[in-house]
Amino acid sequence: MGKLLDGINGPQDLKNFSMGQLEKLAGEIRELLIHTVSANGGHLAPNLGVVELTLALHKAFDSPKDKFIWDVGHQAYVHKILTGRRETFSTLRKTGGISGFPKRCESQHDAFGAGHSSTSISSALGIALARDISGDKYNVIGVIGDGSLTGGQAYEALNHAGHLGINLTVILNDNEMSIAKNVGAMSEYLAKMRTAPTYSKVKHDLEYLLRRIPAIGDTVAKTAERVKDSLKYLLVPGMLFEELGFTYFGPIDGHNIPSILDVLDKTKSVQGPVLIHLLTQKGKGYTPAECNPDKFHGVNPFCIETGEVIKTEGAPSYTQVFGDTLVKLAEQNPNIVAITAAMPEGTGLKKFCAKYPKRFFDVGIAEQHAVTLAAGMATQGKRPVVAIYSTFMQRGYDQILHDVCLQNLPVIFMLDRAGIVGEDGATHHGVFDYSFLRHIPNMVVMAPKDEDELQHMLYTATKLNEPVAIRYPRGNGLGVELKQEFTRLEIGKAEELQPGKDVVFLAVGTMVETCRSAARLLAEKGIAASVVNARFVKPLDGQAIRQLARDIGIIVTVEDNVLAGGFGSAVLEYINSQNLNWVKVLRLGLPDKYIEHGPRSYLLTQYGLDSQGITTSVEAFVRQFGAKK
Ligand SMILES: Cc1ncc(C[n+]2csc(CCOP(=O)(O)OP(=O)(O)O)c2C)c(N)n1
Ligand SMILES: CC(=O)[C@@H](O)[C@H](O)COP(=O)(O)O
Ligand SMILES: [Mg+2]
Repeated sequence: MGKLLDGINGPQDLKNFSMGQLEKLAGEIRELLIHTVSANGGHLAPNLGVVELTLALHKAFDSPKDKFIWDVGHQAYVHKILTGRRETFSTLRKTGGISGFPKRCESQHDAFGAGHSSTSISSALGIALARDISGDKYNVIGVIGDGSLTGGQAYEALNHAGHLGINLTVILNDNEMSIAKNVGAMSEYLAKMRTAPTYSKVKHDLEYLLRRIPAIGDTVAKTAERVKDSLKYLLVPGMLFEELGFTYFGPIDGHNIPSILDVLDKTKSVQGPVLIHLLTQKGKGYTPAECNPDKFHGVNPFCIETGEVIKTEGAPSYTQVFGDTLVKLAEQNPNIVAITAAMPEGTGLKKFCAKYPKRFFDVGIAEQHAVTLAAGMATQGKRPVVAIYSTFMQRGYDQILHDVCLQNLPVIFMLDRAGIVGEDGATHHGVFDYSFLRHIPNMVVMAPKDEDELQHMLYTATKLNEPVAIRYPRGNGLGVELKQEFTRLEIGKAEELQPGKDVVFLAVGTMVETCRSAARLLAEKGIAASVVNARFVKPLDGQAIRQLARDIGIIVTVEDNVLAGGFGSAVLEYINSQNLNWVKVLRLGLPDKYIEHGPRSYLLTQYGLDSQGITTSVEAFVRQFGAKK
């Protein structure tokens, strides 16, 4: 018998499906998800958890007229499969293939793009307001996970929507997980609601009981409407969402299609904002993912039978080296505390958490709070180490500027996943951090050339009495020896790695090693390139730059950051400030555009940041401008 899924080319194709057919389709979708993600990598567990929900949404509503907004967007694979992307689903996260996140340019069914969390209620509200201003008629449905509900922006939006009383549906997909186990008081509140009787049942039982009181029962029942508000607070823990102006439905089994369809149908006639609380299981339907939802949240290619991730041999990752170094430093310094915004594993803090649980804080998906929390701790003599991916640190920009740097507080920012991250794509590349950090007064900005230097940078940071940011890439280090003794680096001092008279590479971070390879290729072409590891984007090594300007006169800056406002710009500013106007500067880095998804090495090549690309650019530059002055 053919698969039902083969006939699904758009949401209209499932409209007449019976419940039995929808359930069969759910099974087929799960197979496709597991098969594709096992080959391409991706966010498996979140998608396995929303199969029934997505089917119900597409059955009950009419996309693209009705708008679905997926928070983070990592759980939108099923939506993609049902909205004309079934056949291209095998290209998920591949170069030129479909994105792992909703993208407006990819499909008219992707009402709003995402990748960062907690934006769905705001964007859904914006769409709903625009609809009402235009006098249009359609439904707007935001789907937010319990993890994403720990982010402050979600509350800003709930606050606004509840106040407006606008027609808007928020579906809370509660699986008790962020990437790791969800944290926080809201998460505890949701847990209480999970075990509480539903509000409507409480109301019904209450009225039934009151009517049974002889003589006065009927009268009291009439007043039940009036007193229900106070009683429901007594009987149902919380009802926070109702207090905020939402009509609450739930909790409902998020894997039961008839129940979801039933509640979606009920909410259609409700005036004002609605919140539907669904209970789902992350990883549902694939035992390895059900047992390890965190491992299968975002997973590399794996073997379907065993659930084992296909390992690529390699040096320890920068993340691991950071985590190990922090544990060692924390042994010597009891003031060191570590903070993560819902990513203890991804940022390498699991060991620290296990060893120093009282000095470890997972604040939820709350980067802004994480930064200001650290600032507060730093005022009291603690040495907070805030480990956040570069892309998510964008959320904490003002907190870094206003709460940390303005008060010159010694907070250490560890920016993992800096530069090109690969398959997650435009929403996740950490290519703006030099630009958004280096202009902030008091800030020291470093990037290690390898994993060993990362240790010494972190050690150095703990010795300073000012804010420091250290940024490093996703993935394995170079496999260099990790020195047992930490070295305190001189602040703002670059490191000359090799001499050369024709041109100098002034490179930073992972680009240093690439420049060493490029220098070898240039040598074959008769060009002698010096390689300098800048180490610091701020403060720059002015003395070294002046010297290089005098001795060589052609400087090539290389960075895996956008050129706009980045490291090369800093060097140019310095050269200009010193009137070194004879120096020829070539800046290599990323262009003024959002970089697509694809393998990291492929993208670096695409943008001329592999050794061959750098060699080609530099050879042409040197041939054009010749030797010094
Ligand atoms: C601003 C921001 N910080 C961190 C992340 C990393 N991140 C992606 S998904 C996720 C957990 C989301 O949990 P939840 O919303 O409950 O969705 P689930 O995966 O459980 O379905 C995190 C922390 C992010 N995408 N955006
Ligand atoms: C959706 C999201 O933001 C995270 O799951 C992210 O994809 C994790 O990236 P890493 O795989 O680099 O930890
Ligand atoms: Mg969750």
